[in-house]
Amino acid sequence: MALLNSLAKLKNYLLFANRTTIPQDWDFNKMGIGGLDDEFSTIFRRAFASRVFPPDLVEQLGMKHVKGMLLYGPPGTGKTLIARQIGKMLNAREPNIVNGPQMLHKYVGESEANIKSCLLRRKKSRPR
Ligand SMILES: Nc1ncnc2c1ncn2[C@@H]1O[C@H](COP(=O)(O)OP(=O)(O)OP(=O)(O)O)[C@@H](O)[C@H]1O
Repeated sequence: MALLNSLAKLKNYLLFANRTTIPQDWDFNKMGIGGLDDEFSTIFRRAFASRVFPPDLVEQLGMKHVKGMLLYGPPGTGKTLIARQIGKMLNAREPNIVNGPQMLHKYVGESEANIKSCLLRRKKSRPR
């Protein structure tokens, strides 16, 4: 019975989440972003949709929130812009933007070590 109730709740929330993939009051053009509606829509659907559910339902269903994302694509196509604007929309801390070549090292394993230390630094500076 509890499971049926959870599923009924989930169905309602999914309908809600589906209707509000991109929050209606965010105007990307006003934010100086053009042509990335599909990308933002995918990000909200895949990374933020679970956040619209109440915490008790999330726990009951064993859902895990997405805690990070990797943006990839050709240079100059708006990856940094997306990261910064999502940070602003969510009133989050400024994202830590690093350039790929900054991470690369001539010795085997050192590039991976650079990435690890960059992530650890960020994790340590996260407010608790
Ligand atoms: N869709 C867009 N709308 C408006 N400006 C954009 C868009 N895409 C990129 N720009 C602008 O182009 C410039 C480069 O974009 P950005 O730095 O976000 O690209 P990137 O994908 O992170 O590049 P790289 O891979 O080289 O780091 C920035 O000034 C950014 O504001």
